[in-house]
Formats: sequence, C-alpha cells, structure tokens
Amino acid sequence: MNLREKYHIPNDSIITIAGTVGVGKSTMTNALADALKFKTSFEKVDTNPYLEKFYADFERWSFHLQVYFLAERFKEQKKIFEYGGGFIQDRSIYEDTGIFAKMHYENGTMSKTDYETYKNLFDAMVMTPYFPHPDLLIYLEGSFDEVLKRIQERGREMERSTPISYWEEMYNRYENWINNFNACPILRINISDYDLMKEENSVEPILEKIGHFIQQSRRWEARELIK
Ligand SMILES: Nc1ncnc2c1ncn2[C@@H]1O[C@H](COP(=O)(O)OP(=O)(O)O)[C@@H](O)[C@H]1O
Ligand SMILES: Nc1ncnc2c1ncn2[C@H]1C[C@H](O)[C@@H](COP(=O)(O)O)O1
Repeated sequence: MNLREKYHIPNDSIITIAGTVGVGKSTMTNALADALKFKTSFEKVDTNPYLEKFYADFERWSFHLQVYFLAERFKEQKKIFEYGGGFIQDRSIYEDTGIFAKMHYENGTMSKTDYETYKNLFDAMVMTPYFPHPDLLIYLEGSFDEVLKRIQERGREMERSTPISYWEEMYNRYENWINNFNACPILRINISDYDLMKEENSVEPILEKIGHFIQQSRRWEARELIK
C-alpha cells in the first residue's frame, strides 16, 4: 500500500502550502509531492522578470510584479483544474492579494489606482470555474528568528539586502491574515515540529493529519450538498 492510500488521501486532492517567505514552503511541497506521488505547482523565482527590479525599487515595480504573479498563478490554477487535482501547490493565490499587494498599497509603495485595478482583476479571475479552491491549506509557522535565519542561509541576494523590518512586517501580517482566513480548511504546522531535511520519516505524521483533515472536510461538504 502506498502512502497516499495508507493515509486515505484522495488522488484528486489539491493541497496548498502557505506561509511567509523562507518558512519552508518549497521544501514541504517537494516532500509531500514525493510522498504522495502528486504533481507540483511552484512559483518560479529564477525566471521572474520583475522580482529583482521590485526589490531594488518597490514603488516603480510593485504593480508590474503583482500582475505578473497573478497571471502565473492563474495559469497554474488552470493546469491544476485541467489535470483534475492531485497537486501540491507552493503558495496560494490568496497570499498575493491578502499579504503582498495589500502591504505595498498600505505602505504607499503601490498607488490606490493600481491597487484597485489589481483587485478588480484578481476578483474577476478568482470567480471563474478554473479556480478550484484547495481541499486544504497547510499554513507553516515558526519563530521570526528561524524564518530570518532561513532567508539569510538560502542566500537570494535581493532578499538578503532587504531591510529586516520588511520581513518583520510581513511575518506579523501573515499571523493576522491566517487568523482571519476562511476560504478553505486550514492545517497549521509549526516548523519546529518536523525536520524534512534530516528525518525522512517526519513526513508521515503530516500525511496522517492531511488525510484526517481532507476526509473530514469532504464528509462535511457531502452533508452540505444533501441539505
Ligand atoms: N525543515 C527544515 N529545516 C531546516 N532548514 C529548512 C527546512 N525547510 C526548509 N529549510 C531551508 O530554509 C530555506 C527556505 O526554505 P524554502 O522551502 O525555500 O522556503 P519558502 O519556499 O517558504 O520560501 C531553504 O534554504 C531550505 O533549505
Ligand atoms: N505577490 C507577491 N508580491 C511580491 N513578492 C512576492 C509575491 N509572491 C512571492 N513574492 C516574492 C517573495 C520571495 O522573494 C519570492 C518567492 O517567495 P517564497 O516565499 O520564497 O516562495 O517571491
């Protein structure tokens, strides 16, 4: 019996990994996809034509970057829809608007007009049949010091040279965002409770929780449909 069957995880599941920059989303995405034999949907950092420019000048590039991310994520959503699920997704589309665009607008590094244009586009895109909400959003959390250490150690120069206050504000916004998030079921996991780098088996307790959560929420959805 494979791990997907062992933990009763449906093969059409869509699982999204959320959390602040550097917390460990990509690592978790790879580990879960490997264990479940699911496909992955990643944010492409190396080929993003705006990201470095954005870190050098938020005001000039924040709108361009948000539109770019939105287009990329929408293409990924469409792909997930067309395959009929079976995906682990690195970062949710909800974070683009709920964290990044909002933060830059509220800090004055995105204009009101640009923010409204972006929000209109976002709302129009998300309200289409191509947009399957995930079965589960796994929220990775940990101490700010550990997150900062991981950003430093990963070594993307544009992130290392960004002021710590930027990461601190993002960290705090994430806490607030997740406490108010209700678009799909959430599983919160603390990064100090597992170590995917050193202990191969540490993915299994996570799979067990995922299976339990998805079973529960699908039963709930089935009951709602009958009502
Ligand atoms: N469980 C872990 N223990 C130690 N380091 C980790 C762990 N998970 C990820 N990392 C490291 O932290 C850094 C950021 O991880 P990554 O998965 O790229 O985060 P994200 O996708 O959230 O930005 C990487 O250098 C990665 O190797
Ligand atoms: N929507 C976004 N706006 C600004 N910056 C973003 C957005 N989505 C991702 N990013 C940045 C943050 C990091 O520098 C890279 C990749 O994120 P990661 O959390 O490391 O996967 O892109």
